[in-house]
Amino acid sequence: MITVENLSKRYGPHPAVDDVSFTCTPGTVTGFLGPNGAGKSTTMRMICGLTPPTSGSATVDGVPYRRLGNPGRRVGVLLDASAQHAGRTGREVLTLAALTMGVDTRRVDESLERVGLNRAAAKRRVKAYSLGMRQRLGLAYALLGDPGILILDEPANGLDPEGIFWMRGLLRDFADRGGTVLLSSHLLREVEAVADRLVVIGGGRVVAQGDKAELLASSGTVVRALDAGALGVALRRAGLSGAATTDGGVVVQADAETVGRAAADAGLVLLELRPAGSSGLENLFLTLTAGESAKEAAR
Ligand SMILES: Nc1ncnc2c1ncn2[C@@H]1O[C@H](COP(=O)(O)OP(=O)(O)OP(=O)(O)O)[C@@H](O)[C@H]1O
Repeated sequence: MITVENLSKRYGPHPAVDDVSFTCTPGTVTGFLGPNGAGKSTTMRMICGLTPPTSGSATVDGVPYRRLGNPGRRVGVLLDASAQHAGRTGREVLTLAALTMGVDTRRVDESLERVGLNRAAAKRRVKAYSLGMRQRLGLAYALLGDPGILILDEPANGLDPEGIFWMRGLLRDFADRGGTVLLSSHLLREVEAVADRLVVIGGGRVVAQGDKAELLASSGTVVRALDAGALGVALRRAGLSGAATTDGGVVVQADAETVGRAAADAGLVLLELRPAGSSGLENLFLTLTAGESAKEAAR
């Protein structure tokens, strides 16, 4: 169980994380979503005791991370795939970690195999690893102590589509066996396939969170009319706000009946009227976080 309560972090006048609260429960994968600079890494670093919060608190199984005895046996952490000593081989990295954690070194080969790093790869120095191989090694490191909780920052970076598919399976299996997973990404599609819950962050604040299925169900209606301009006028007249989709439709934050009535009152011919589903969630994500990436780039 991970509990984050009113966590904030300021760097000078700038809030990097602003009053963030959420929980991650056993048996679930929580997708932590947001554009670049949204505050995902800072939040995860605070959970892992690497960055002191300005205010608020975070606990892992009810205890602040820094007070966990032998934390690697409780929480597997992958925050930076390039953090491993570049001059050591993959096997050396894991063997040292096993000795530090008091884990049987026979688990090293098991962990390497579990993340798909073969014998030849295990003998190579980390500096010769691709980003995808570093992510796999980082995951092996995180899993080595057989923890019940995984905290992973953008673990899919550098993995090819087959690698991403493999990792989803591993995380799903971990959670299905009762584990707790917190997984960050700036790509909705990447976590949508594996997450049970979503926490969406923009500009340091949580802008949406909840059960993935509920967020999907409540993410509006797609409507498309023969006369798109007249539809826009009809929606505005009915007090409904919409966001254009890439294929000429509009996602409206209202149910199908409300949207259909607004169109019927204006005598419009509709070509499409359906629950927005994941395209609605994508629109919600884009709308809620709009401008944050641009602001970050301008900083
Ligand atoms: N040590 C620091 N000093 C000053 N500002 C920082 C520091 N660390 C992070 N920030 C700022 O805090 C904000 C949140 O950054 P953070 O790295 O947590 O975002 P993120 O969502 O993980 O983004 P990314 O996907 O780009 O890593 C950004 O504006 C960033 O510039």
